[in-house]
Amino acid sequence: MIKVLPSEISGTIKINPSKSITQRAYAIASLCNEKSVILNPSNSDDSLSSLNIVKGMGSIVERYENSVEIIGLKREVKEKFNCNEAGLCIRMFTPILSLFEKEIEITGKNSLLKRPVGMMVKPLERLGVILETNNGYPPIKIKGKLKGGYTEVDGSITSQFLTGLLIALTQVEENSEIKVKNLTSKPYIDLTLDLLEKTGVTIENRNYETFFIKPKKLKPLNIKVEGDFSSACFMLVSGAIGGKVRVENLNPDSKQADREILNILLQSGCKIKIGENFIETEQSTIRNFEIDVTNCPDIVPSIIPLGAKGEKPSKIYGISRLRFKESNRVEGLIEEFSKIGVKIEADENSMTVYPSNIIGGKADSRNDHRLAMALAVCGLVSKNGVEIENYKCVSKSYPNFFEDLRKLKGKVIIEGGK
Ligand SMILES: O=C(O)C1=C[C@@H](OP(=O)(O)O)[C@@H](O)[C@H](O)C1
Ligand SMILES: C=C(OP(=O)(O)O)C(=O)O
Repeated sequence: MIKVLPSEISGTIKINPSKSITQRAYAIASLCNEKSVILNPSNSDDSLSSLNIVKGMGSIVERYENSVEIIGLKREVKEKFNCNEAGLCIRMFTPILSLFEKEIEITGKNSLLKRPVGMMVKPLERLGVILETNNGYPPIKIKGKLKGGYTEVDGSITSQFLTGLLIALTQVEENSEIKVKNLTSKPYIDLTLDLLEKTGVTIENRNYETFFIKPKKLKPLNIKVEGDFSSACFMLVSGAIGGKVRVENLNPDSKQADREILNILLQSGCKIKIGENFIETEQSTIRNFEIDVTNCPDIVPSIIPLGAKGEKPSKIYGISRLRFKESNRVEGLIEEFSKIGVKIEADENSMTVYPSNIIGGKADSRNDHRLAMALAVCGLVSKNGVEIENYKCVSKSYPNFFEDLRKLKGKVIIEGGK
């Protein structure tokens, strides 16, 4: 158990690197037989899970203090892979592992075993791959080998499979065309296309509805991973409601989906300063906001404390998919945040966050990293502090979250610890 006490926060932190960019970089590097160098990679659990898959595919991987080097040799591929709890990892690597002519099992643990993967079956079947799932959930048995051609993808639950398919189809012999219906989380596809572009691959994207891919030998990837906007959201909101915070290592022009936080903060009337490599927020009177999160679902837990401190109710649209993340985030946000005095209501696809008196108390993260971090931010501006059960899950995306909170003078007490 950890407790976050009411605190006036101030200071500067360097935000941790993006796990979305890191995992894509590892996947792409694993398909290139020259040395790729990835600087400032994320050390989150999810990123490490993806690196493990790459090792299992036979790539040579060298880890240094602040970089990872990968030579993707595709020598001996293992038969069993485990993605732990990383959704991107299982949905991105399934099409990539289909490139091998071998029977492979890919699975995960805990929450990942309850996350849908059935949307990959039909589109891969059209491209010569047989997938067997556990009624639409992991484990997945893959019988390759992937070939190019025409296929159709349903993007209404996740964009992550499309990311993997786009990457994998650069490594077959034939040209490919993918028709995509109802694509959600579109900026994440831009991240994929951007990274592929850096290896010399240009994929034609017609309005996120049709993608044309031509096979190509990839050039090695040499990148420095950007700071993570999804992590930064929690700290920027903390500054806006509870003190003054500067978050460094952020690219204000980033293509990351959760850069949307800037619009939400501006809409809410927050004081924001944007520099070349940092963003700063300062305690402000919060109005309210209205936002559609179809393309940036991860932002939702981080903006709950902002809505709760608003003068009027805030509205969040496009939330239906939050039910398929590490926890059912719709249910978790309503039930756990009500325990500390935050009132939230939801219907099938929208949510209202009411101005609330955040008294504090005890709540459970349900092992969802973003719920744990949002509860912590509420603790800072609560009357009595917030005790968070199952707080260690923050390592899924932001392993040093509580250390950073302390650096910002947040009062954090670990039960039985320091
Ligand atoms: O591609 C990615 O890096 C991600 C895409 C999003 O998933 P969906 O496409 O399932 O919305 C997001 O929620 C996830 O945390 C990371
Ligand atoms: C949903 C998330 O990640 P993933 O889907 O990769 O598990 C997340 O980080 O909030």
